[in-house]
Order: sequence, then C-alpha cells, then structure tokens
Amino acid sequence: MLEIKDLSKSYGKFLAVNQLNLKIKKGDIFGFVGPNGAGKTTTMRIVSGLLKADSGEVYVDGTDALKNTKQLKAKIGYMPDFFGVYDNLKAIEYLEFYASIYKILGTDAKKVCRDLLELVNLSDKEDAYVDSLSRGMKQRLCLARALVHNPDLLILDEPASGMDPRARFEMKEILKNLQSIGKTIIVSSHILPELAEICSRIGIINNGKMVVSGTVDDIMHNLNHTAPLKIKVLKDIDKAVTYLKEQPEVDQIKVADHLITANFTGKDDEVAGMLKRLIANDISVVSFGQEAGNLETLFMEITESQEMGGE
Ligand SMILES: Nc1ncnc2c1ncn2[C@@H]1O[C@H](COP(=O)(O)OP(=O)(O)OP(=O)(O)O)[C@@H](O)[C@H]1O
Repeated sequence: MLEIKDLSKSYGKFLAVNQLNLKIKKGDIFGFVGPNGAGKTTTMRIVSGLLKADSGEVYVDGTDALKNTKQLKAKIGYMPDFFGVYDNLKAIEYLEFYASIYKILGTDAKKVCRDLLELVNLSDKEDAYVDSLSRGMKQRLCLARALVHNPDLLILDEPASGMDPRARFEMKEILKNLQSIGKTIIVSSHILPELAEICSRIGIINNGKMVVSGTVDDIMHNLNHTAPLKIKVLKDIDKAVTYLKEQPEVDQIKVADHLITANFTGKDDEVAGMLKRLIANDISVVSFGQEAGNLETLFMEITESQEMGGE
C-alpha cells in the first residue's frame, strides 16, 4: 500500500529525515514511533503531499506519490497534530465545510458528515460549537475531517496526544473500527505503549532514520530482547528453579516466596512452550505471565544508543 525508499529532507543544514525506508501493507495499523523531533511529522507531511522531499521515493498503491500529489490526495486522509481554532462553527458545519472542498454538497454532505460523526462517537455533538468540545472530542472531529473524502490511507499525527486514558481508549477503538472497514492507517506517537497493542506493525524512528520495524514480537526477538517471566508455583519451587536454570532462554532467576522472576528471551510460542514443559515436568504452576512494558525499555535503549551514536 505504501512504500518509502531512501527518503531525505533537510531544513537548511539540518537533516530531519535521513534515507528513511518503510513498507506498509494494506489493512495495517502501522505505529510510527519516535522521540520528539525524530522526523515523524516531516515524513507524514511528505507522504500526504504537504511538503516536498529533497530526495527519495514514495509509492502509494504503486503510484509515485511525489510526482502525483494531486491524484493521491484523494486516497490519503491526513490528520495533523495541531488543531486550529474555529469560532462560531458547529461540529456538523465544520465537517460540511471540509466536505465542500471535496465537492460533496447538499444532502449528500449532510449524510456523509452525520455518518462520520457517528463513526467517531460525536453524534450527540452535531450542533455543539467546535470550540466548546473537549480536547479528545476535537481530536475525534479532526479524525472525521480526515475521513470526509473516504480515503484508503489514513495518516494520523499523534491523534491521542494530550488525551486522558478514557479518550485514548476511545480513539484506539475507533482506529480498530477503521481498520475493520478496510482502511490502512499510519499513526504516530512518541509514547510506544500507547500504540503497541493496536498496531499490526511498528517502526521506531530516531534522528530521521528508521532504526527498526516489524511486529512487536519480531522486534523484541530480533533485538534479542528479554521480557521478565513471573511464575508462581504451589510447591516444588526448587525443582522449578533447577528446571529453569537449564533453559537457554532463561536467565537472572530470582525467587521470593513462591514467586519466581526470570528474564526470558523469545517469542510468544516459546513462552507457551516453556509453560507446557513446566507442567509436563509435574511442577504445580499457579500463575504464569510475561510482563508487558518492556517494549518501553527497548524503545528507550534504541533511541538512547542512537542519540549517543549520533552527532
Ligand atoms: N519548518 C522547519 N524548519 C526548521 N526545522 C524544522 C522545521 N520543521 C521541523 N523541523 C525540525 O526537524 C526535526 C524533525 O521534526 P518533526 O516535526 O518531523 O519531528 P517529530 O518526530 O514529528 O517530532 P514531534 O514528536 O515533536 O512532533 C526537529 O528537530 C524539528 O525541530
């Protein structure tokens, strides 16, 4: 659906995007993650046809996006990370205004805009003034605006920034809905866990370069990253520890009461295999789980080492 090859963009002497490569399949929710100033907005604005690249190639459905910006605007919906102020406009009027830009007018426009308000859970705010909406509601309205011309590819720049947990949850549900109706979505964030659970794939960008991309599992595995296992056993704690010590994927075993904590390097199927083998060895497992949140550590490690390696 989207392919970016060796994309570069400088602002004066400052290289904001540096030979960036990226591939996104149709139907993906791709999480574009990186610290502030990494180059996410610059990349997204280039793909959306709002900013010129210095060099590189961008293809949307096989079409050269840098040479056919007008044609591709119909396919792409862009939601900026900034929401302007619109005095004296009701939510529905705001959407109708954007619909009119795409020549969707009259009763057609009303229907499209009402459907979009429903999609982003704002039906009851149809006649509310935009300025009276909460930040989360404004962001959802902005998302509806990006959808007004029914694009296949959605490019969302920090759609959940500044939202409270409930509003973030709602935004995630909306994105999953959009995926289920066939949209391909790129969503950026500087907070990795915010995205990991809904994204089919993520890419980590730092200093304008794509450092790593793939499924969350693949990234953890390829970087040989460890995720702590927590295993509670009923009895046989010594037997369990002896068994775990023999496993190459396991290290740094710690025991407190009946709880064993150990670092584990491997994918989900290997974690499942470990649980099966513990039980097959007659160890009474009360609970077994792998801690989440390690992705955050991984993200910090990747971006820190890059910063130190950079200029
Ligand atoms: N118009 C501009 N002129 C000069 N420098 C710019 C301009 N726009 C962006 N930059 C710089 O380019 C770098 C990348 O910016 P960009 O906005 O693409 O990053 P980002 O990953 O989206 O960051 P954030 O999460 O803070 O929005 C930053 O160092 C930024 O200061």
